[in-house]
Amino acid sequence: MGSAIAALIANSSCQVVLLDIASNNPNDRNSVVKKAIENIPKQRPPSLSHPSKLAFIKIGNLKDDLQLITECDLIIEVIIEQIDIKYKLYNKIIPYLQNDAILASNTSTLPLKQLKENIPDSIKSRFVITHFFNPPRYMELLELITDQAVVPMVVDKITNFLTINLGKTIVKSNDTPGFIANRIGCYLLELVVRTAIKANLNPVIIDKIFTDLLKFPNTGIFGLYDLIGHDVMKLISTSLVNSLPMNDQYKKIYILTPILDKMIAKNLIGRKGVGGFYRISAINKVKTKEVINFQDFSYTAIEDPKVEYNSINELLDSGSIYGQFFKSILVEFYLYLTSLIPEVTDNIYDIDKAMRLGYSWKQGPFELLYNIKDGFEWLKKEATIKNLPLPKYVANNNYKTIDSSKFQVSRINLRESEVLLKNNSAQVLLYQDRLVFSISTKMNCLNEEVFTLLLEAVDLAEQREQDLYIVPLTDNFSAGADLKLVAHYIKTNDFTKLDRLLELGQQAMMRLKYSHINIISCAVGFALGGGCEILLHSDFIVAHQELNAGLVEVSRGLVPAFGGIKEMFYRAQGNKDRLIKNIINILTANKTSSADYFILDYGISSAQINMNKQMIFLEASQLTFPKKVVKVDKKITLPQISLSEELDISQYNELQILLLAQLQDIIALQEIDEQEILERERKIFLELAQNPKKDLAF
Ligand SMILES: CCCCCCC[C@H](O)CC(=O)SCCNC(=O)CCNC(=O)[C@H](O)C(C)(C)COP(=O)([O-])OP(=O)([O-])OC[C@H]1O[C@@H](n2cnc3c(N)ncnc32)[C@H](O)[C@@H]1OP(=O)([O-])[O-]
Repeated sequence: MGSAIAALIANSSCQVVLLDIASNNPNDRNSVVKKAIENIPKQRPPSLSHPSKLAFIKIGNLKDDLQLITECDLIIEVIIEQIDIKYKLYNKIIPYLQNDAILASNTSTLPLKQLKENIPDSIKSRFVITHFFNPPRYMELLELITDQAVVPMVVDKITNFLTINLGKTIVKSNDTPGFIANRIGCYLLELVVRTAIKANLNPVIIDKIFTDLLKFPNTGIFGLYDLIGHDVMKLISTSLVNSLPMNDQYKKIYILTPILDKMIAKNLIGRKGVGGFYRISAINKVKTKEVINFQDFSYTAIEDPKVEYNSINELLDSGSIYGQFFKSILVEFYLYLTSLIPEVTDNIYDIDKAMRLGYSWKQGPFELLYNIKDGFEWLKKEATIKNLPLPKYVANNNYKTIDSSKFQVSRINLRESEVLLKNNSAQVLLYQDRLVFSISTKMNCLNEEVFTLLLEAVDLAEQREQDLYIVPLTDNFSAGADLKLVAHYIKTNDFTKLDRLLELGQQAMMRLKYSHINIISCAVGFALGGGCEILLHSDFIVAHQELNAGLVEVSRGLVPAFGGIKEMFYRAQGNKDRLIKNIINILTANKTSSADYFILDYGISSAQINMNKQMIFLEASQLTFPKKVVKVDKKITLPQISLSEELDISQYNELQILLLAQLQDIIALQEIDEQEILERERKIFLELAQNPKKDLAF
């Protein structure tokens, strides 16, 4: 993961040095690291937020280029989990460390105590473990392990860098094997996989129950085992088992499972092997997901299994084979989990956070137990029936002090704010003297109430002579117009209401653009369709690097009609190449995969990239903006181009060609004002709505 961590640092526009072993090739001692660099753009999911970020990475080898370490404030070691090899490397690099440089290991299994055994005292005070999760660009969790020797200034410095520059959420763990997330996550994986194989149960049904009833990520348990790789799981679990105390339950559930060993021998190690528990095959040219038969390692196509229970409680009460299996593994899992308190951490909310951010669970394990049966009382009862000893945490009733409101803390915490205006879909808040508009619909979708309150918010901001911040209180800026509403209007032929809504949306966008106060949008997650249009009408955007934004309407059989088309013409400012690029954005429903791409593809000139989405509003509120100069000239000059000559129209579908013709008609006008394009947008939208080119059911 070394090159992927280097890419993450480069994404934040920090200079980074990537050192790898020196190659034996005397003509090119950097060939190993060059290969690593060449592979970065090929990594999936992509490690780089934009190819240009590669320029932030300087390369070298660990024989000739150690001098480069003297330029570094932080050195992260990411090599094989073998203590003697790590020691050798530390001995090599320590002479080159600056006096205040921090040394960190990305080990996932070796304790800090052991890593520090042969390290000079002067380094011990600035040597920590920074445990990134894979893929480092996307996983928000970072486990930080320090000890008494590490001075507070070092902890502050590295915390700031990891949080602000790299956008990580830090969970502090005690120096115990596997720390928090892997100790718990890998335990559950091994427990489920090994017990299920022994009982000859079907992975497909087990995964379906995990995803449907326990709300685990789509991979489920067997799918995640495949994703991590059976070989890697073996390395992690073996290393964990070797470092855990004799009586640790992990050793007991890590039972000999010949089927798993045979799978490794056959290279059935998951996604990077020839198969795993699952594989994707082309059957009659159709991509088909198959599941392994443990008897002969053949594969069978999966038919979507139906889970006949509506909730996990129903399943546990059912007495069925799978009901009994889940009861047994959940009891074992929770007894192990609670036995880790306070050894691993005494903060149960940190455990939940680690599992949500490191393993993508929708709920952490403690929150989950609240939703299974009557939580700890159920666990106690089941353990007693099975005559299993209760960990102190459960036996002493410590769980009774749990505050369930602390399980999921709002991403951008504006809890202390005063509500100034509110309706069912949005609110205007006063937070530390900043005026904030936030949407509260599902996925922050846009509807009449959102626009009505947005207009009122701008009025209020103008009266108070205050800038207005548009801030999502959840993980997404906005998924655009409420498509369910659009589909409803179309289905009921209510085009008058649809047009009214379009007009209201356009009015709100123009109000954002031409109000005399600054509109600052904090863009995180998805900003699609109408969500993107709000960004295009804002004066300044603070954009989280992982922003997914774009005018995606064409992919839904619609066209941008809240000023998206108008802005694409406006922003070209008479420049032919820019106009073509902007038109391609609309036609191809260009959804960008990072803020870097959004800024370039959509020609955004007033933006700042932020790496930590939880801090986005804080960063925005610390910026100062000059008094807005309201533009008066609303005329747009149109460069005379023929779209059919400039673009390869053979690749476009019926909707795209129809839209191209409409856009060409606009270009033919040579000059147009914004209001006129808005009217045309509405007309095109309504024409399409009356004769949709795609099923709008959503
Ligand atoms: C109002 C009339 C005005 C018309 C004027 C339009 C003009 C404008 O220019 C056009 C638009 O904005 S066109 C719009 C352009 N925008 C788009 O085309 C984006 C459409 N959305 C998507 O592509 C995906 O939802 C995401 C990629 C955003 C998230 O994927 P993910 O993370 O896998 O999550 P998930 O599971 O997919 O969704 C979670 C829940 O949210 C729900 N929901 C989501 N978006 C909704 C919407 N717009 N609407 C309603 N609901 C929407 C979704 O149904 C689900 O509900 P459930 O009850 O829990 O099942």
